[in-house]
Amino acid sequence: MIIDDVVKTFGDAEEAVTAVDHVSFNVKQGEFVAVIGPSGCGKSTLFNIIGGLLGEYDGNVMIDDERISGPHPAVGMVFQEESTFPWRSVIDNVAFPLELRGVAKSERYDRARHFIGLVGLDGFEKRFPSQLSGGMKQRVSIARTLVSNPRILLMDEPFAALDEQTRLLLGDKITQIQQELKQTTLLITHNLTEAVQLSDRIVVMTYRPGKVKRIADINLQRPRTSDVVGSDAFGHYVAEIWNDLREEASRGMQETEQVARADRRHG
Ligand SMILES: Nc1ncnc2c1ncn2[C@@H]1O[C@H](COP(=O)(O)OP(=O)(O)OP(=O)(O)O)[C@@H](O)[C@H]1O
Repeated sequence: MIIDDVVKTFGDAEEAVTAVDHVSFNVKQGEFVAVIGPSGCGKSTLFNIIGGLLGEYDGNVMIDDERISGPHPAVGMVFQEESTFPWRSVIDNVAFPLELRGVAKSERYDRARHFIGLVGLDGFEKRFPSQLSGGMKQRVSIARTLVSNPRILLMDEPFAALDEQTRLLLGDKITQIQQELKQTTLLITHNLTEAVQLSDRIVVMTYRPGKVKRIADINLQRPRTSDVVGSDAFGHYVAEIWNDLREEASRGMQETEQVARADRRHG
């Protein structure tokens, strides 16, 4: 996947906001890359462009030599909020994309069971989302994306609503699944430890307009588990990336405070 000089501006003339500003990087086959940056740096905009949900942009996002301007069949997406269907059981949630494609019930259930096992929800097939925790519901969403066998997985803050322990453990699951399925993965996050725990490389973005500030290689051994968070090397990477990020996050915070002050002045 190649992201080449991508620019996205919203609005016209004086009102225009450049959300993504000449962003270029690539994600190699089977690689896990995280994009990290402060709130407002254009992460979700970039995610939506790559996922084909925002068709109008400048530059090129290329997958299999094809310029992306709509959803691509090789791409699966996982969103911030879990998006289970409350009226469907776990197995019917996960099998849903296969049902849409007209796959026979026994086959779609077999495939759904495989992915339910992969995300660690064996035994919960007949439960309904209301009977599951937030982390379990997010795992159902992930299994439902994986059931279509996407070669490329895009995830936008998939663990944002979860507590730190669940985050770390789900991170382990994601690492195991990626090792098994070898998808190319792009994770959008503002969580430093999550980015370092999971990635081969991290793209650090600047605050508005969102440019690439740095691309950092994470040379932590694989296979990797959440135990890695206790290592010196892990701490070193987190400190190094925070150093880059701090400047951008502070800029974002200052700008927000200025806007709030101006709003108060104007009543
Ligand atoms: N549809 C839109 N119309 C106008 N401006 C937009 C639109 N979508 C995003 N923006 C602006 O583009 C900038 C980047 O937004 P985006 O949501 O991509 O950032 P982000 O890094 O994902 O932020 P967060 O982490 O808070 O979700 C912001 O200034 C936002 O206000």
